[in-house]
Amino acid sequence: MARPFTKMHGLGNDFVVFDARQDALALSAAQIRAICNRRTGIGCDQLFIMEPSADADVFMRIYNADGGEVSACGNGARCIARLVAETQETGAVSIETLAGVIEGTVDGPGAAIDMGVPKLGWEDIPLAYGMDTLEMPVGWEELDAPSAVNMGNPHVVFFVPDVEAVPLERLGPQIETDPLFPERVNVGVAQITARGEIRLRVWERGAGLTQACGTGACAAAVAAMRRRLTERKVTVRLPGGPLSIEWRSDDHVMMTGPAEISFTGAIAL
Ligand SMILES: N[C@H](CCC[C@H](N)C(=O)O)C(=O)O
Repeated sequence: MARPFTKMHGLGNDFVVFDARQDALALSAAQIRAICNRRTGIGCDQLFIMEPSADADVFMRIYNADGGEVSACGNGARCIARLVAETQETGAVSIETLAGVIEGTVDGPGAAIDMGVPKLGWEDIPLAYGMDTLEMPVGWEELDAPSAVNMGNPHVVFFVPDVEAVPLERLGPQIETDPLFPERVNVGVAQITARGEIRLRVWERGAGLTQACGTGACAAAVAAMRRRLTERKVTVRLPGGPLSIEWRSDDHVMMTGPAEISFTGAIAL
């Protein structure tokens, strides 16, 4: 029986979304990998299943293209919020994830999401052993002294003079799977181009190089602000386009950006 889906993206970070709020759907890791495969499947960075929630408008189940279930996806949260807002009067949406409930407001083809409070302790990233997470005493070739931030998922952020000069397709997987990161890690390389602007490229855990990474943009902004490199509100320019990130005085991180519907379809499962 063919199952309907919606293909969506946030700045080119793309998703296949199934709505299981009325009829349950469980997928194996092998099925998820097949659907996400860009040659033999629909093709996407992440796959979401919308499920009922007792504590929010929807439960967002999040899978990376490698089939692994994870707890946060910023660009994806904006897309899920848009789908939920279309089935209700108000633009205010709450989304439950494995990392907790996040809230946002949909405005036309975009959304502003409160991504919550960043976690900065080494145990919260998590790291395999204790160290300062602002300038970590570690390095991989020309990438060294990163910051680590958990935005519901683990990120390590390196500050570099030129993001384009970094061989991220080679160093990304090495760092992603280093034993220092017991849950693996999303790897960002960030370049401060102005007091209010960061250029960012991300090697995503379980997905590889993506056009954009919402939680990665939040992590890079928080790391830059901790280092006093930028203001508390910045534009993060990713290969797929810009996100607006604000680390508010109440410690919550607001992320604002687009949420696009590419097409709908149905797939035999
Ligand atoms: N690869 C990430 C999940 C997706 C994050 C990214 N797509 C975003 O927009 O935040 C992880 O394993 O934590």
